[in-house]
Amino acid sequence: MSLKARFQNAGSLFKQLPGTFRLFWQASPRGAVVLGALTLVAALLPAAIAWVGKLIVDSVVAAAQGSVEARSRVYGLVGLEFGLMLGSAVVDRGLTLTRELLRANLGNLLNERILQKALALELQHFEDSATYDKMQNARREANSRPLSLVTQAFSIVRNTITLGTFAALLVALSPWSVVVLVAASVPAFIAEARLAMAGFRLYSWRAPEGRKLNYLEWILTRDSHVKEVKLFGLGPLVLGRYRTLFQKFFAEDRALAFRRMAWGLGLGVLSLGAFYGCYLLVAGRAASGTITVGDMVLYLSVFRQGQAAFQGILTSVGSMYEDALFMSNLFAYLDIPTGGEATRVLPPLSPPRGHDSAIELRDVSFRYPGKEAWALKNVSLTLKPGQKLALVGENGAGKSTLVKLLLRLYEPVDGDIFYGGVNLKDMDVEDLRSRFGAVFQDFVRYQFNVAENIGLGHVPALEDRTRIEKAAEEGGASGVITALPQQYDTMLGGWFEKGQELSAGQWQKLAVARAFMRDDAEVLILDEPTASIDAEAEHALFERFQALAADRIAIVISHRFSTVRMADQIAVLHNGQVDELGSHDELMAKDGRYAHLFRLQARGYRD
Ligand SMILES: Nc1ncnc2c1ncn2[C@@H]1O[C@H](COP(=O)(O)OP(=O)(O)OP(=O)(O)O)[C@@H](O)[C@H]1O
Repeated sequence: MSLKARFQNAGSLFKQLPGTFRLFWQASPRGAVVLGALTLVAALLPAAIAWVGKLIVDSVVAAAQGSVEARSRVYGLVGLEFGLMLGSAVVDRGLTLTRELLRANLGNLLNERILQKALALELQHFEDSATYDKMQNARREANSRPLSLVTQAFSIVRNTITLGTFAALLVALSPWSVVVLVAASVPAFIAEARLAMAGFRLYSWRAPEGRKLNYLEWILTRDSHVKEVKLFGLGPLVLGRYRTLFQKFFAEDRALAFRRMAWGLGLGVLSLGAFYGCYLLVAGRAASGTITVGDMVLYLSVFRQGQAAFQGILTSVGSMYEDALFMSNLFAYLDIPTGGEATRVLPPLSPPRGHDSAIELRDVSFRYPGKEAWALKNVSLTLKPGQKLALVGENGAGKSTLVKLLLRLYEPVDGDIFYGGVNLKDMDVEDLRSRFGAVFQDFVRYQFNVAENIGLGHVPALEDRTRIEKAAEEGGASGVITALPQQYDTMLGGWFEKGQELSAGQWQKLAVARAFMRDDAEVLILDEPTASIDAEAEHALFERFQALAADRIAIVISHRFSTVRMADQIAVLHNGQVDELGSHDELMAKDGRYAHLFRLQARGYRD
């Protein structure tokens, strides 16, 4: 991005205000009204207090000169000022309380929107790093940034009103001093706004490097990384990179802080000079009796507080840049279009359930969004009801991609997939997915108890212990479970207290059992389900699998040929294309890629 574009980008960030205020209003209309009303009162009080202060001084001077009436007025006025100060303290507390309550409301509303959006996103969004970053950033600061933006905006309004009332008081006293003081403040305002913008640009420029810093920190503090960090001695290297980045950040921050200091000092001297010039004028007029001593005191207090209000506005402008950057990221995330899973026809078509349905891929090609290379190219395959298909091929051949297309986690770029004669695009995705049972290569280790780890495969049966035990039996997990201290009630994983850690193979057995929870599934998909399971367990699993999946379609991805050979049909994928297709015997007879790979592995076992 060019400098100019960045500048415009930063300027346009203030466009986030209306959207933020809308959210704020939705979070709590009553809170918004209370905050607005309290802000208005808080904005008007300082001028009233300063004015009463002036009246007190004038009355004291008059009383000292012998006026009895003035003496009694002094008491009344001091009482009034006390009342106003009390009011001011109450309003300030009220503002803090309202903000605290709004923080909870607004944070909650936003977190829920962020999570709802996450549910609506498709797999491609999660696999796209830019979108993923947006979501993580949105989550990280949802509790603080929006409220801060609103608070700063209110604070600018409050300080501007206060300044306006002060100016009105001063105009009556000396119109020229108002002009001089405003003129002396303008350079400070411009300089601060520019420096805040520079700070903001620095912040947004280095956002990617900031993420790198977080990542380095993450490597050194995660349980999942500690073995490699220790074995490869990565500590000094990672820490060194962390330090270098940090020092770069620090150098930039320091330079900006010095610039801020120099400008602040220079312009501060200018406005101080203007102030004392006007002070001289006002003091001279008070000495000559043109204005009262109370007027002079009013001038002093209004000006000092006016400076604080002005400084408050500058600070708010600075932090609003950062808050608005966050909001633009949040709105961009919430606006990601997610219509990809909608059906083409209404009502969606649905092949009869509980019926064996054939699956057909017709000339399917696919490449990942933003990628040049084809992950699948002109793939045609037919799976008859009850058939077992094994997908084999080297890493990156396209096996998992094919499964993603079947589950409509992605759409083919060319060609079509049919389920029971219906184009997948015309089916409701939830209907489609509910017909599949699957164990993915990167299955999830839920940090819940054993029963839940299995029951999650079919949420309506989460409490059905008999069905869970049956699934555990079918998935080959019951042996593992019996050995656990509280069997099905054992908490798993290392995240929470009393969690029991399992071996990779034991976790995998639970994942298989989870897939078996869907006993009405019409298709079973096992994406390398045996990678961590020992040979004996694998054999047992497949025998059970053959029996259980007898009348269903099953798709198995495996690198173990002892497993693969059991399938009715084997598809050898190579560079996204079906290189060979047939039964084990047919492919062995063909003596091509499959036969070569099979013999290679068999020799490995024999040696
Ligand atoms: N999310 C993704 N975004 C972009 N490209 C991807 C993505 N996932 C996979 N690919 C690419 O698509 C191709 C096919 O990958 P796929 O995961 O289907 O291979 P696979 O046959 O399952 O491999 P493995 O045996 O290693 O699991 C690879 O070239 C890979 O780099």
